Amino acid sequence: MLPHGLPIAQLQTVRLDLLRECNSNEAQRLLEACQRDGFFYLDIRNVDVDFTGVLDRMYELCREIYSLPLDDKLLYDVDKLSSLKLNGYKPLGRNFGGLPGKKDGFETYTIPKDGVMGLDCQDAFLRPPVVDRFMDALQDFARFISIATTSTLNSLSTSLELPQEENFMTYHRPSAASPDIIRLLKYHAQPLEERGVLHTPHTDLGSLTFLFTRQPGLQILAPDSDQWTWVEPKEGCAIVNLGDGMSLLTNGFLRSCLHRVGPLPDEAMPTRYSFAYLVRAEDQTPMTGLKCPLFPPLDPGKKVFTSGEWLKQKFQAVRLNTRKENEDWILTGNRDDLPA
Ligand SMILES: O=C(O)CCC(=O)C(=O)O
Ligand SMILES: [Fe+2]
Repeated sequence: MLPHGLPIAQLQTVRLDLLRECNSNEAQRLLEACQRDGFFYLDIRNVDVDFTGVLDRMYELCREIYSLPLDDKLLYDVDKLSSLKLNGYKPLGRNFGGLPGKKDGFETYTIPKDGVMGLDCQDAFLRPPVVDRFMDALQDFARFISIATTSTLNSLSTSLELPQEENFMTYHRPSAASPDIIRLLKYHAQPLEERGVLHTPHTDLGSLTFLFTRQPGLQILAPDSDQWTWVEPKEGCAIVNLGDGMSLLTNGFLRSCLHRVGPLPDEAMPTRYSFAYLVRAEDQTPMTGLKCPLFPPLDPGKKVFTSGEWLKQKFQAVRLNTRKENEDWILTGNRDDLPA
């Protein structure tokens, strides 16, 4: 529980079971959350698949991976294994962040969906033996998120009356190869006197992020707000946010939302684990507004990137050593007036 007196993000809770039944009130609340906040809780209880055991296994996997010796993890360095950073380990401090030296304060381990699900001949992806021991859980996790993604994107496509032949699902087909990833995170503890934001404020680059954590620390800056608010973890719910992908596919009608992770006021940052499934559009998707009279027109001079190109750009801006000055808009989706 977050301590009393902190500003808490007032997010909608959307029920997955009702979305799957095409309940119109639930669909409407989802649409509003995506237009206003770019963040919502997805209540994943009451669906016919029991998901709690899978989440417990995923938390176990996080702990086991991060307890490997550093040299073992570095054998799978993400910057060496894959140009799109779809597989492998990022050590502490390699990204731009809010700690001394402009460094980040977290490790990540990324696992590719195509590898886990055996798509695009990726099943032999390089990985430490511990990943194999959890392969069943990873597959169940990916399958469950695919159900949640399909329900969410179908519901939004219907609410926005997108044409059947080109809606959000056209570019997020459940059994197609895609740059989706599962990302395990470990934030490192900091002493009270060295408080700082471990994670630079950013919007996610893909379409939807399904985040799981049992510990506080996540803050959001809602699109029309100038105050950071804290996101309270809720048992039985995924914290879902829209990335730049959904904003680009709707010319900004749906919002991606800035977020970051840091210590609670007056407290030292504890070790914190989270994991997320990042849904991204298939590589060749043109990242521009789909056909919908509600979406604002696109500035005709604006270059349209494919999803693959967009991923590459954002990664360069994240890394401390490839980041160029004045590239913060890529991280923050154009907001440069960030409050402390
Ligand atoms: O750990 C968290 O709460 C947030 C993680 C996050 O923002 C990300 O992985 O993009
Ligand atoms: Fe994020």
